[in-house]
Amino acid sequence: MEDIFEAPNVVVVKVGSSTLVDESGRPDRTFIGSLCDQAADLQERGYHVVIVSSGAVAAGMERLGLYARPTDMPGRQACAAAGQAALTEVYAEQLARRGVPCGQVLLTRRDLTDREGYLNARNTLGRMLELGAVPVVNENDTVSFTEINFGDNDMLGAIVAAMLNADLYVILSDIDGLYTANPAHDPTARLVLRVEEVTPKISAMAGGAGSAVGTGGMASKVRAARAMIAAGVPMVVCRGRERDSFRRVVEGERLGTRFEGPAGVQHESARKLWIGLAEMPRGSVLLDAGASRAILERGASVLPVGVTSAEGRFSTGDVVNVVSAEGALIGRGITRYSSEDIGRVHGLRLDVIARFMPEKDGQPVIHRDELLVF
Ligand SMILES: Nc1ncnc2c1ncn2[C@@H]1O[C@H](COP(=O)(O)OP(=O)(O)O)[C@@H](O)[C@H]1O
Ligand SMILES: N[C@@H](CCC(=O)OP(=O)(O)O)C(=O)O
Repeated sequence: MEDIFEAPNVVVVKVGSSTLVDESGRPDRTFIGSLCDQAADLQERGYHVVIVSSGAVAAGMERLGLYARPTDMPGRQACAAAGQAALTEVYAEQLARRGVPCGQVLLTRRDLTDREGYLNARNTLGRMLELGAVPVVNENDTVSFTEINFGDNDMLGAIVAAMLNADLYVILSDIDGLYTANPAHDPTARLVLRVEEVTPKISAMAGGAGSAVGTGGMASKVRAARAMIAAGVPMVVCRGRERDSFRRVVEGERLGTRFEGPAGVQHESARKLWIGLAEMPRGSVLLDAGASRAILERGASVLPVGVTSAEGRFSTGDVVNVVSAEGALIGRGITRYSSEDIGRVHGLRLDVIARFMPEKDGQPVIHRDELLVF
């Protein structure tokens, strides 16, 4: 059997709620049918396709006769349960039309936080692809809650793409791609064709969701793009309802916005990506301006001297967020100091710390080999 992790042509496609449901809120059979046809066509051409599908909550609202998205967690989870069943029926039926088996994969961040769980999910997805099935992935919303969720499916898709070492990650949205500003508010906004680096200027262009059912907006797609550039997986955001857009992008047509780092740049190791993307942060370390620059510009380790404080309670070895002086999340890594330790050492040089904590002699807060910078 082919080794999927060595195989070229693994593509992950993520579809947003606003594209998946029709005006009445039902899973849109015609659109899902077309997506499944594109996946089957690509499979015939030697590609392996993973679909990351949102839409469970939106479809569940229709099934349960609700007119507005519930604001409480059990309400949303009940919708997700009903809607996920409705969605899977449609995917299974539409893929079966083309003789392609489909498999439902529901994940929470918790499933991927321990290395074993992560590798297990990776092996299962890999085996499904080797067996010719199309995994249809969503967050397991019925058991997921704020503290452990992926935030949105744009990031879940990025984690799956990094995990499978995919060749391309395509996000099908209700818009053509990233514009210089949200076109809903700024009629002069222009489509950005290519992004090599997610700079603060690029992040500032992207705003929140534009529809009642979408959640992350362009901002979450840009965050996912940052992770994909680190992983070395090219990512394209384009309009899902443009005819055969998924297949056309995979086959090399220039649609939407392509996020891809410059050629020849070294990519992050699989371990760093796992730390940064899958692991659940237990808290945050906040940096001063000099440390933020050193990390963003030179890929430096986080030293106690550049840390201003800690947020949350964490122990040595936990994954923590790294927050810049401006309050932006700039990375995630494994801390060698507990939150309590940080209270004692922040702002101090290593030689000073060694005098009263000899066991920390020479230890950065986060070593650069254990830090994923977004
Ligand atoms: N700079 C921008 N470029 C494009 N879209 C933007 C931008 N800023 C905000 N948006 C909004 O993001 C929306 C797409 O995200 P979202 O509503 O979450 O849809 P999806 O269901 O595809 O994830 C667009 O319809 C648009 O209203
Ligand atoms: N897991 C949720 C979707 C979350 C999400 O990211 O939605 P979207 O912004 O429409 O891609 C669901 O299936 O309803």
